[in-house]
Amino acid sequence: MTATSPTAEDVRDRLSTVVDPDLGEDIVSLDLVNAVDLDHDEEIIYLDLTLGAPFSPGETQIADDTREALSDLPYDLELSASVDRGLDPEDEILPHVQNIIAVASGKGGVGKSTVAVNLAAGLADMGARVGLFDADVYGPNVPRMVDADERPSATSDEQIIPPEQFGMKLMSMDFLVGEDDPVIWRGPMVHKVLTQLWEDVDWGYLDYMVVDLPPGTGDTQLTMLQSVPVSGAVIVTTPQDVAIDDARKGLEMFGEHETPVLGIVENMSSFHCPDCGGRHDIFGSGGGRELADDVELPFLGEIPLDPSIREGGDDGEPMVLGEGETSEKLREFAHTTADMQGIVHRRRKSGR
Ligand SMILES: Nc1ncnc2c1ncn2[C@@H]1O[C@H](COP(=O)(O)OP(=O)(O)OP(=O)(O)O)[C@@H](O)[C@H]1O
Repeated sequence: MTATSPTAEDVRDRLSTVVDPDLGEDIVSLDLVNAVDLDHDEEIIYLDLTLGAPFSPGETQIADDTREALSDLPYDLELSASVDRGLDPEDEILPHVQNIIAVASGKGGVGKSTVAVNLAAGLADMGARVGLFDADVYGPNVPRMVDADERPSATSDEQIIPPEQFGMKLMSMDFLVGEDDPVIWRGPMVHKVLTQLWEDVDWGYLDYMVVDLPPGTGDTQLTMLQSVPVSGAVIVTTPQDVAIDDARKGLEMFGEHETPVLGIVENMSSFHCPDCGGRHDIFGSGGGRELADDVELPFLGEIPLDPSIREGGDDGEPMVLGEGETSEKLREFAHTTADMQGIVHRRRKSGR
């Protein structure tokens, strides 16, 4: 250490100029600085921040601003991120999965699987390591939506290796039972199979696991909420009143299990007619945003009713990866959702 070597105090002073773009205060006041260590021999600053949503725009900005704020110091920066999830590592089923985002709807057919697939593909496209778990035991359709014809394989120690598509690791009940085999599931069976799928699949390290839940508030949802630490739920609705009412019930279920809800997304918002160029609100409009306002939750976006979404779903290319307005809306939704997951973690740490 020399007279010009920086101190931890110098680092903290500079960090107090870095403002969290979502919480609106600096990261030191928000208590997001977990540790500052200086290695004077190697001239490295080791800095650990409470950032938990990799590749989210908000956290990427915080990391960039942090690098900028420390750039006048003569040491290199080693930046790491960690979130205390309040869980004992021994008790965790999925210790290497950072975020588990459950996509839920109160009502069937509102486009929950479509939203789950596009969210997962959108996060993977941002650069994140992603798993997509189709827990819709009653109607698993994710493999078709992402054109997965490869099946899982098994290792010698009986771990299941999930196939990958569009940079996502996939698991679905459909791989195990086949889309055409009708399976009658009773509650305990659902519990057993789902628990096994969590534990026996070799997911590796994941930034996000997106789970497509079956519609409603039944056994699968309960099993999920009881057995894995869901870090955030996304509620899908259409603008119709009945769908909105059912979305409320879904919200209540998450509330009872103290699961953070990241927000509400409205699917099939309006139809942009390719022939007449007009906009038609087939299922009404604005219901999702009104619900979000009413229950004081973030609104995650509006996804238009667009025939190419169904075609994409049928051909296996998630629309979020394409060009055009609907693809852009889906990307915005994926960004906003990732941001909300980060905000949930940072709020918990900062108490804001
Ligand atoms: N925004 C949209 N525009 C056009 N078609 C859509 C849109 N969203 C979903 N769809 C289509 O509607 C159908 C139902 O969607 P999806 O399977 O995602 O719904 P779900 O809520 O998961 O259904 P389930 O209750 O069966 O699980 C699919 O054919 C899908 O391609």
